[in-house]
Amino acid sequence: MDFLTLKGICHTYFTKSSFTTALTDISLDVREGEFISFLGPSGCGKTTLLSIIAGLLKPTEGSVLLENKPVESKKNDIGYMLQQDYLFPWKTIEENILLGLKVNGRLTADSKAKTLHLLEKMSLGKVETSYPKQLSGGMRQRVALVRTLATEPKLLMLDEPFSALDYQTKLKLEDLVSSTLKSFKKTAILVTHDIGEAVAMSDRVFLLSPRPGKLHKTFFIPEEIRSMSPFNARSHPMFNELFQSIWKELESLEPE
Ligand SMILES: Nc1ncnc2c1ncn2[C@@H]1O[C@H](COP(=O)(O)OP(=O)(O)OP(=O)(O)O)[C@@H](O)[C@H]1O
Repeated sequence: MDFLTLKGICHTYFTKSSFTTALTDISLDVREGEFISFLGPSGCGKTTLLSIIAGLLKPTEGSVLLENKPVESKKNDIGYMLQQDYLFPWKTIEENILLGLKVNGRLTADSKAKTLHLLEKMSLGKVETSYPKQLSGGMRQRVALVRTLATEPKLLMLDEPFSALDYQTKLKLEDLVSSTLKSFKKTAILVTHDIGEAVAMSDRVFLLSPRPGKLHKTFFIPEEIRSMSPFNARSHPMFNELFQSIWKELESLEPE
């Protein structure tokens, strides 16, 4: 059984005087535990697609099923890691995470212990009483991931989660996120502009065509790369081959 199924997704935004067709005819299946990425030219509909998959936006046509149920009824099973961490500055790290659980209706007697355990796992063992402004950008993104994982989501949506970070922090965080998601066997969907990030982290990379976005090409990442950490994968010869193929394909999609 497929974990996530997209069937014939089309989406058009209507305004009073005009309309924009953002996506046409997107169908795909995702296995449980799989990590997929969407790459594509700017404006091809990646964010629109992510919102539809998350059940936040109703597509003009088509449907999204998560564990065979309409995704609109499973919104609480979906977690997010975004470019911005959206931590409340007046709350401590621990309070931010517990608030996430409360909003999700998942606050229990052992939430605090679980939160501290997750912070420890993310090498954030000593920051629970700190405030967000006392942390670096990379640490705040790790807190954002803990806040999401604490709600035990079945599906994780990663919308350019590393794009605001410096390069070194980004590479470190890619490794940490990848190993953490593997250890929790989480299914994840990444939207990124970074070809290397998509190849290093994913099982499959979907390339979308320019607007209206449709599936242009799927790249299957070989086991040799998938079994390595994203950082180490970058030095594998197959990584370079894939990077070049995707780059050429993307170039061919861009207008002259
Ligand atoms: N709320 C909206 N109303 C009208 N048009 C919209 C709306 N949101 C997005 N669009 C249009 O739909 C198209 C797809 O937008 P979307 O943000 O999904 O693309 P994207 O691939 O995520 O872009 P980028 O790579 O630049 O982040 C764009 O042409 C955008 O202008």
